[in-house]
Amino acid sequence: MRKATQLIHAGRGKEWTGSAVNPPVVRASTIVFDTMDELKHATAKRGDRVPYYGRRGTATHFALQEAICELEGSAGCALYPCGAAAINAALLTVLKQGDHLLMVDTAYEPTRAICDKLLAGLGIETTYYDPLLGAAIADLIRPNTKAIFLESPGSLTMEVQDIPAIAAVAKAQGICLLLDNTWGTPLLLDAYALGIDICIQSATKYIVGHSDAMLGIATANSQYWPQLREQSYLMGYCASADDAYLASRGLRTLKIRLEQHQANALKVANWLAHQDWVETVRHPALPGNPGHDIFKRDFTGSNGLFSFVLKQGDAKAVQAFIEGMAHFKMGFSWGGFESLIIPNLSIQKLRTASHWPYAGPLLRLHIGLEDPDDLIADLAAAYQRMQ
Ligand SMILES: Cc1ncc(COP(=O)(O)O)c(CNNC(=O)CNC(=O)c2ccccc2[N+](=O)[O-])c1O
Repeated sequence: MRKATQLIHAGRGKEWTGSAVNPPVVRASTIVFDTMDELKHATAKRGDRVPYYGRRGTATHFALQEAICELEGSAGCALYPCGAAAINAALLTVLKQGDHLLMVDTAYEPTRAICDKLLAGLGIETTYYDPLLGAAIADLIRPNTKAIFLESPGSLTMEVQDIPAIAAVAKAQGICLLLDNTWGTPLLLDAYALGIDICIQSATKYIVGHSDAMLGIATANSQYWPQLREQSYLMGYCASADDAYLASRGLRTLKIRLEQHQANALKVANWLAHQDWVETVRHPALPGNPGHDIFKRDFTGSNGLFSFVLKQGDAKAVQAFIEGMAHFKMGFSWGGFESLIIPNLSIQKLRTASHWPYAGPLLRLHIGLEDPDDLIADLAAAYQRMQ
């Protein structure tokens, strides 16, 4: 079955939906049983597609989990209150005191905080590595290295990583490979085909697609799924049925939304690339983006998130650029229908293992579903405000 059809059918079997088209929103803490056999069966299944207790999920959660596994080809899917929770649950699934983690230098800032504060406090050491390292990552591996974490493309500066090259090194040494695939979603990148063991997504972004729910997803292959499931349960992670429902609903339009985000973003990115006040555009689909050839090899498309760097501009100039925009709002997050802009004037401060070559301010854009010509006009007017 092709992805477009899978997105329409996945997680909508009658066992979840009954006679409706969509799975219902089943909100529950207590699940009640009429017979000892029912109770024993549910206990034995421990919430694996059988209602047992709220924390283990209801038909609403099971429908989404089944859909994600079908789309990714993963062995199991755990749900979390947000993407950051999925990241720390996945890391703590494979890391314990005394272990060593290789973390990509371009990881989302709160991921870095999880490493530097949460993991460090548990006696887990992190080494950051250059996102453009491929097989050479082997030089950073220590006897106690248990996990390599990727985020590709980097959600701020868009470097694309060579997953298969790193996977070959990791597999040879029994090291777990984790990927934050929030940008790719199961639609644009086949994580497990490329050698990933545990795949994490902030469903808050494109999966939900409407900026109205917080939800994290982590899946694993058959080797790591039992551990991920147990770790997630022991940490007490669960998600609301309402948010799980919104994610299932988001899946049905994911393909057409991503296609429109892609088309709009490429038009805006190509326009920016021709402005003399732009130093560079960081968009994986643009030639010259770090890892662009890998993007063409591994991804089936792009979306609305990319960044660009101004040739010049201090904090005051950036403020003039951003304040007064008609369509772009400042906001932490991305993946909804709306266009967003967020500045960062100190990228190098976020890097400890790679060099950021630009002095000008970076502006990350999420290109929404507005008419791209309106968005271009908004950016052109913003530049005029800087003069
Ligand atoms: C690649 C990737 N992976 C995981 C998450 C976390 O997902 P969640 O927001 O559902 O927890 C995200 C969330 N993305 N959010 C943003 O990019 C918005 N910026 C932030 O969240 C941010 C950035 C720097 C410092 C602090 C924050 N913050 O708002 O916590 C992500 O981009």
